[in-house]
Amino acid sequence: MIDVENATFSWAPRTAAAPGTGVLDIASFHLDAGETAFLHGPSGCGKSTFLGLVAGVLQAQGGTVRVDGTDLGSLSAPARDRFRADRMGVIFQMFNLLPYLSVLDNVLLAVRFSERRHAALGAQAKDEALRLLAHLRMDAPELLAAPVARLSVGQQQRVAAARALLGRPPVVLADEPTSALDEEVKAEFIDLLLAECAEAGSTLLFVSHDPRLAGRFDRAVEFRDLAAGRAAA
Ligand SMILES: Nc1ncnc2c1ncn2[C@@H]1O[C@H](COP(=O)(O)OP(=O)(O)OP(=O)(O)O)[C@@H](O)[C@H]1O
Repeated sequence: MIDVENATFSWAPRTAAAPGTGVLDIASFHLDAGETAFLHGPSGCGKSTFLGLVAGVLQAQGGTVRVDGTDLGSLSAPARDRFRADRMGVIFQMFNLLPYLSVLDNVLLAVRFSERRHAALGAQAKDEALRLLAHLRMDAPELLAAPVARLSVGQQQRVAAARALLGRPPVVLADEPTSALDEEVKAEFIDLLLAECAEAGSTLLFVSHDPRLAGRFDRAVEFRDLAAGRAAA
């Protein structure tokens, strides 16, 4: 479902005075359909950049990144955006929520931007969004109607998760989605994420600094082991 071969990416310097140092060189990374992986490594090693390549938000400068059989490098930027909206649920650090829209409307964006998800859910979209939000303790009426700009970071993480899962995309990418959640909500969040992915047969790539979560996934991958010259995952 996710196949990365010899993928390279380097950031342009942020400024001459403070250059970006990130250079990514991934020899090989594969995740099968339905497989779940926990990706970890020290801060700044390139995990978010790698997720950006798999999501098609960034484009590899060399090598290939294939998702669900499609070479993302062969798609234009708008086509990559459509592909992502249709086939991937992403929970990124910046959330990409629309601040002036309510919680419910932000979750429903997933079907608004994807014909595939819209077709999958039809008239059930709102009920399904409410079901996911209820599991994440985000279904109180005053929360549902609140503009997301007024929510805490942890609440915004949960809205982003509900949006990512709506319509059961084949691939779910999560970048430190539990960093702002308390222990109880974190456990419920992981339970929901894994249960939804298992039921939908979704492939899950999950980045976190919390080693206690690693055992919940089919496999744990150390980021530096993906680098060219190291063992393939
Ligand atoms: N927008 C950007 N412009 C320039 N350099 C960047 C940019 N984003 C990240 N980098 C650089 O790329 C490298 C990898 O960053 P990345 O955010 O992928 O690491 P990470 O492993 O996800 O870190 P963390 O665990 O702290 O989130 C770092 O050296 C960082 O400075």
